[in-house]
Amino acid sequence: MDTPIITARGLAKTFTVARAPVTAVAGLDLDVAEGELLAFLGPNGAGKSTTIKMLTTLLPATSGTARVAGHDIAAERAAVRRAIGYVGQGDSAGHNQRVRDELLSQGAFYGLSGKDAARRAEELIDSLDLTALARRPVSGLSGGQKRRLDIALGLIHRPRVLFLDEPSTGLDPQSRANLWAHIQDLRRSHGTTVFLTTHYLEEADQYAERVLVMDHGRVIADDTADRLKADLAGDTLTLGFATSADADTATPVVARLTSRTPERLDPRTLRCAADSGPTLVPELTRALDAAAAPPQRVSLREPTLDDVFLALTGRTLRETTASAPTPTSEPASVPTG
Ligand SMILES: Nc1ncnc2c1ncn2[C@@H]1O[C@H](COP(=O)(O)OP(=O)(O)OP(=O)(O)O)[C@@H](O)[C@H]1O
Repeated sequence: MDTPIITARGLAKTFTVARAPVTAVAGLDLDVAEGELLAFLGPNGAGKSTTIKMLTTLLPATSGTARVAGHDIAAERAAVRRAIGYVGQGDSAGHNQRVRDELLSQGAFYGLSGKDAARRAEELIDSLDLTALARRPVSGLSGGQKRRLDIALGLIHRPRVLFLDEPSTGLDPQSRANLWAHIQDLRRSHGTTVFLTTHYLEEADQYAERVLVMDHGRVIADDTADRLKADLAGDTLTLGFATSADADTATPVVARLTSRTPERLDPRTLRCAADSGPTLVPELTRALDAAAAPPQRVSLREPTLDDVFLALTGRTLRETTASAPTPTSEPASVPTG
């Protein structure tokens, strides 16, 4: 990798809650290449927001170091802030200014000329669907509308690195699509690096070049979505039979060819994980025909990032975000890098 735009070594944060230490981030080593879009996934409380807050200089690290766009996050906070855009989870836009004026003020804050700020504000108003709201006071916007404005504010100065902490939460599908079109455009035209946390796994799958999974303050997987899915989840094979006797006959055949014990979904249906599903299916069908237990139905489902998450943490991301996590188990040990 050329000189990374973000590097972190042993970056850690411990909070003290009721005099007891709470380790939010337990020593992060990270290199992010310029222009990369990296998705940071993990259950509630995994340490994602704390990592972003340290990298954006909003929170001091307890130990470790990091550089963003060539600047040290502790010694050169102002330079880091000029190089980055940050859109946090809360509504940062809460002033009494009108939407367009809020964007112009933010542009001025980042040193844009009046003309450049106005042009940029119009672009963002248009692409984030804020046109009808441009003259409205910020204080009267709905949660989703404020979210779109927050994102526009984070983008006004065309930052080299954009940190987005759950940017699409609260947006309707149309605004999500607009937001992603804008982010992709920004990357194409300016090579912007994007560091994203999201609970929408489809977004990570579709847009991220690299996926990091964090749990209990540690990175437990770091790879492309495709490789994580191939290495950790595999395909799911479901076979339907005419009779339960056929399913009985088929069970050892399926076990032999997949090297796994199939699960009995109902008396006539077997399901199991399968590596290289597309090559396995013809071979399995021939073997089942030869055993006089031909399947009536064969389906192969490709893995999703949620399957990866389940393999890594023992929970689906939907389960972990539905309620606060109870850290009962040690994180799975998966090599990262
Ligand atoms: N200001 C704080 N004071 C005390 N503890 C904190 C503070 N901020 C975060 N924590 C704790 O640090 C841990 C990591 O929290 P963090 O917000 O970074 O997780 P997260 O992965 O971003 O979760 P979410 O998906 O819910 O946003 C949690 O146990 C949280 O309770």
